[in-house]
Amino acid sequence: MSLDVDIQATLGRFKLDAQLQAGQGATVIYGRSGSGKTSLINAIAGLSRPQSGRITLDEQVLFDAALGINVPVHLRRIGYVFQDARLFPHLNVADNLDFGTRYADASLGKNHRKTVIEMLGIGALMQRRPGALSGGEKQRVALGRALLTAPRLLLLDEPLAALDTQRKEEILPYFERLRAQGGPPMIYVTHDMSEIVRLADHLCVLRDGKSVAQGTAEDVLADPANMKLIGVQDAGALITGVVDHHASDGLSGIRLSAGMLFVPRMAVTVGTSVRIRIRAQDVILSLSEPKDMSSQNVLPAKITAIREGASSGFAIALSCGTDRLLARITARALAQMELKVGQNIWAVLKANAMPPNAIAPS
Ligand SMILES: Nc1ncnc2c1ncn2[C@@H]1O[C@H](COP(=O)(O)OP(=O)(O)OP(=O)(O)O)[C@@H](O)[C@H]1O
Repeated sequence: MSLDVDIQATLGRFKLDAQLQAGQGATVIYGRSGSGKTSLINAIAGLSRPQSGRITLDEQVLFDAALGINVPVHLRRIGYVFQDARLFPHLNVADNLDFGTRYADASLGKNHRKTVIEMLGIGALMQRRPGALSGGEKQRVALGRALLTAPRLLLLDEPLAALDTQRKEEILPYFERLRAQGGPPMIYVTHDMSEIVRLADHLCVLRDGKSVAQGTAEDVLADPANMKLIGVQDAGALITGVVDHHASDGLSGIRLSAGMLFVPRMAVTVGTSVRIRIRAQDVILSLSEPKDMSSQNVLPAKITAIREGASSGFAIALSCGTDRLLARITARALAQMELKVGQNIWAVLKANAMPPNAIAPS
C-alpha cells in the first residue's frame, strides 16, 4: 500500500497544508489539539473536499483538484474508526457489523466475518444494542465494522481517547495484532506517546495545519530538531532491546546493543524484543563513568548533534551502540561540561523513568 497526500484546505480561519506519505504498517499522525489531524484524515476518507491538491492510494487517484477527480466515500474502500465509535443505536451488534459490508467485496464472505469476530472477541455480543456495551466493547465493534468492509486502508481517529486506562489496555492489543498479522495499513491519530511506542512504524507530526516532520518513528523521535515540536515533556527517543532476564528484586534486564538496561519488571517472556521510549528529560549526562550512583543504568554514548531547544534547554543527540538517545540539558550544563559533537560520554537513565507504558513488544 502506498498513500500519497498533498492537500490544501481552508476551514473557517484554519488552513490545512499537509503532505503525508504512508506505507504498510501503522502511520501515526501526532499533533496538539487543533493541529488539523481530523481534518487531514477526513480528507483522505473523502468526508471533506480540499480546495487544492491530490490524494492517491496505490495507483488510484482518489482526489485531484486540478483534474476534478473526487472519488465518493463509499467507493474509496477506506475504513474509519471514530473516537466515539458511532454505532447505530437502534441496530444490534450483528446488524451494526454488517452495515458497512454493502459495498465490500462479496467474495470475502462468511470466513472473513468469522475471523474478524473471533479476533475481536465480540461473538457473545451479537444480539446486544450499543447502549448495553462498555466503551471498550463499542470500539471493538466499531473496529470490526470497519474491518468487515475489507478496507485497503484503516483510518483511526483517536480511537482510545474516550476510554479509561483499563479499557485502553483492552483495545490496544487488537491494534497491535492487526499490525503484526499484516492487517490493513493504518493511519492512526493520537497525541498519546504510549500509543506511539506500541504502534507507530511511521510518524507524521502536524502543527498548525502543516506536516512539519515525518519518517520512521525512530528517526522522527531521535531528531533533536523535533524536540520543540514534540514538546519538552514528551520528547525522547525509542530504543530496542531483548528481554534478557527477570531478577528477583523486581527489575527486568533488557539487553541493548550498548549494554544492559534495568526496568521495572515486565510481564513478557525472556527473549521478547521490546521497544522502549526514553524521555529526553530522564537522561543525565556524565563526562566520566559514574560508579557510585543509585541508578543501575549507565550506558556509553557518543554525542552526534547539539541543538538549541525551547526555554534555555539544549537537545543532545547521542548514539548508544546501534541505538539513539536524546537528552535535554540546560545551557549552563552544556557550557560547564564543554560538550562537543563527537565526544564520548556516559548516559545515566533511571529505571523508574521507564514505566510499563513506555515499553512495548516490538
Ligand atoms: N468545517 C470547519 N469549519 C471551520 N473550522 C473548522 C472546520 N473543521 C475544522 N475546523 C477547525 O480546524 C482546526 C483543526 O481541527 P481538527 O479537528 O482537524 O484538529 P485536531 O488536530 O483533530 O484536533 P483534536 O485533537 O482536538 O481533535 C480547528 O481549529 C477547528 O476548529
